[in-house]
Amino acid sequence: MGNVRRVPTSTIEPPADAEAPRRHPKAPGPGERTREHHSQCRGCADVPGSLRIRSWVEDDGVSVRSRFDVLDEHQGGPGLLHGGLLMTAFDDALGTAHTQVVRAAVTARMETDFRRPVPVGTTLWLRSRVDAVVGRKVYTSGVAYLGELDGEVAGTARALFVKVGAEHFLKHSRPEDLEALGASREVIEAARAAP
Ligand SMILES: CCCCCCCCCCCCCC(=O)SCCNC(=O)CCNC(=O)[C@H](O)C(C)(C)COP(=O)(O)OP(=O)(O)OC[C@H]1O[C@@H](n2cnc3c(N)ncnc32)[C@H](O)[C@@H]1OP(=O)(O)O
Repeated sequence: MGNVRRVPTSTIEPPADAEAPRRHPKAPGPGERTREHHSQCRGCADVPGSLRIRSWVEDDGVSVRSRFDVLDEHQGGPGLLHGGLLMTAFDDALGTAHTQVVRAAVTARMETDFRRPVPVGTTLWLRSRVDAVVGRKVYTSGVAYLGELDGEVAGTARALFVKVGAEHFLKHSRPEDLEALGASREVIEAARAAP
């Protein structure tokens, strides 16, 4: 692999002295269903090709529990959940937990441990939380359980999200998708012209 450039990676361990996260005042409260990331999100929106993950806020107002029904279309090995789709489920669930605390952030790094195979027909339950917020960095972690909350552990994950503003999407999303969200062409062009 002589000509493959190694990209350095850094830790996603939250600092020990970081403050406990607090619920964003506009986030849903305990027991409420969380909002989808976006109407076309392949994790949580009700659209073809989505995992249709549904999440609810826990009593602490910060953590979430999520449900993912594993179907035929989610197979990797015969009759078993594809590993990349378990990562997608974690990305969505951890990305929902972060919206309880900050407005918008994107996944910068994620680590997943695959502990047990997940048969098609299983309901996976995930618990996800924000462990710490330090500046723009949002440290999250989660556990996926087979069949019931706190049952047998199928996998665990940790992810670092980095807070972004609207300009992240104004610069990088397709203009037609931004216009569908109500952004004018002038606003999109101004964001793209900015350094
Ligand atoms: C119009 C509005 C629409 C709104 C729609 C809302 C929808 C919401 C959608 C939700 C979707 C759900 C989820 C999805 O699907 S998100 C989709 C998948 N994720 C992405 O596409 C993100 C792509 N990456 C980026 O855009 C940039 O790299 C980001 C923004 C992440 C950082 O680039 P930026 O130039 O901004 O910042 P920075 O480089 O100064 O880094 C800042 C700090 O972070 C640290 N760091 C960075 N990377 C890593 C790493 N890999 N490991 C460890 N640490 C890392 C870095 O060292 C630094 O720390 P420090 O040195 O300060 O201590």
